[in-house]
Amino acid sequence: MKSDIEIARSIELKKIKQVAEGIGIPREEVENYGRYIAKIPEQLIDEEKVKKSNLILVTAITATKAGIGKTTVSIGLALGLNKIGKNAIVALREPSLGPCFGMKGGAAGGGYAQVLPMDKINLHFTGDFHAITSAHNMISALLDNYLYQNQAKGFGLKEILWRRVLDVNDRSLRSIVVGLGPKSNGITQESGFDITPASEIMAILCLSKDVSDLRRRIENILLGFTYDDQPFTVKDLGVAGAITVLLKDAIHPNLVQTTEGTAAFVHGGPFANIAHGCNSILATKLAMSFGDYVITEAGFGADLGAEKFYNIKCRKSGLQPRLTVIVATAQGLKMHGGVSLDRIKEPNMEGLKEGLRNLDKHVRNLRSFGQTIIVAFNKFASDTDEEMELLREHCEQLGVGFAINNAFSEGGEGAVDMARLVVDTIENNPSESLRYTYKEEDSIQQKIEKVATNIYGASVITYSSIARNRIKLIEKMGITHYPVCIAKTQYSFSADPKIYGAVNNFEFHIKDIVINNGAEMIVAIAGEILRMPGLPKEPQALHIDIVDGEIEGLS
Ligand SMILES: Nc1ncnc2c1ncn2[C@@H]1O[C@H](COP(=O)(O)OP(=O)(O)O)[C@@H](O)[C@H]1O
Ligand SMILES: O=COP(=O)(O)O
Ligand SMILES: [Mg+2]
Repeated sequence: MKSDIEIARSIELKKIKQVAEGIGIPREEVENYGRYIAKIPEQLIDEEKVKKSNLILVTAITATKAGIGKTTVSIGLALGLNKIGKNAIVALREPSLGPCFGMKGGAAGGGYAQVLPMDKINLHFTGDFHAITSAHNMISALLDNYLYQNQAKGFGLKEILWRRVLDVNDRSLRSIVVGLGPKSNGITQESGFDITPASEIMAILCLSKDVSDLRRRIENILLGFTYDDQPFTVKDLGVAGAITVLLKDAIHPNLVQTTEGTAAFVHGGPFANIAHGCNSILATKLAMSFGDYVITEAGFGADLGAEKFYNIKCRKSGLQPRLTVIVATAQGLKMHGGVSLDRIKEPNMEGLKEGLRNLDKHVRNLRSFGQTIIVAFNKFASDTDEEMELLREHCEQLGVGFAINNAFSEGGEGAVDMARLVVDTIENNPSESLRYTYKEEDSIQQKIEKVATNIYGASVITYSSIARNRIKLIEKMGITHYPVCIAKTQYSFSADPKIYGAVNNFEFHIKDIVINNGAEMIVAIAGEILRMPGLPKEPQALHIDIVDGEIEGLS
């Protein structure tokens, strides 16, 4: 089979204005970024149409290092729905250069279910990540300058909470010292970098309702505390307007196309292990203003992306998914059934059966949100009919829908059965109104504990002294009504990335708390999760090249 980029290059693209017109967006509203990419103004959102549109969340069983295929299945489902005559639009997150050149590769789907032009989308796209990185680090520079210029007046911060970001996996930047050398180099202090998908600016862009909401949130970003324990914010720096200017184009959602020329909105890119893992509310609502069916995905497994999609994104936007699709693969289930990673491509019915516990736990969790569920079996070439039949029978016993997704190798044709099941299920048995895991008025500990016990299966929640002190500051700031965003490994229900399967009754330790006062959410750091990933032994970068002017190796 051809590589992702060979398939992408073999497809003749429609001009993006044609794609826009095809879903009812007037040509004059389309702001071209080249022939095949555009930004669409969020002012075109029509809340009445949003209410009528069918929103479908695509999530997955607990992740494998290669990914389960959520983005690919999301695109495939959109292709399948269009194939059966429905007006379906997919709404995805933007890829990060970190994993693209690191472990996982790109995030534009795969095979015959991709968003295109995949090279531009995976690389610099419309510059949103660069704008977010610049906005974040401009705040860092303006804060350091403010402290440097006012130190003579005796002003300083007891604690600086604001770090820097870069859209690169680089363990060497996690903990650094700035201001080394002569005094003119600024105040010497510790700092560090997180990866751009973990930036609070990213979360703000994805949760903002419009530019004025964006500016308001930027103003509220908490940078640190003064010596008399007062919060020090971007508003105190007086630069919220300047930072908003840096983001004035990035706030507009991006429109591209799929491998079959249908519309796709790709906007915002928080990871779901270290951030809230959902594409922007604006892009989702734009898609829902022009599509009768909108398929969106939330990162990693349902314990991460889906939980945050419901408890944060939907709660804050009023969105109500009509259906949740959970993607499973034979390889992923065998991994969770204890089969060693080098053997998960081989037939192993016992291992598959054992791994069903992971799927069952996610299904139970999704039902706790009131979701109607379809299991999408993302078919890989190495899968056997016997494995598929076992999963089909198991889903019948669970009382959930089952469909095979073959869009990776067949495009929309390979997702027609799944599309028909989705349409039928939404018509006859749509999800109930969302039931959230916790109430806004719960305390921060109650929120963390409800997610950790009800979704992850923890029995004991412990907190470091730093985390306890941060919670006290949150209570003092009067922001305990914010939702929680738990940063946790994507490889396990627990905080231990080595415990696959469906572990229960474990201790769940909160090491730190990050107050996102602009994004209006509380990030609880569990276990040893790092918000600046490192590069693997064999980074994808080793396989990426340019030969005779053509990019190779992007996946
Ligand atoms: N059915 C499939 N067969 C082969 N490769 C696949 C299949 N589905 C996904 N992939 C590949 O697996 C990787 C992860 O897919 P992706 O959709 O990004 O997963 P996720 O969104 O869950 O991380 C991509 O390189 C993609 O091309
Ligand atoms: O945040 C993670 O997203 P994927 O699961 O799509 O890689
Ligand atoms: Mg994905």
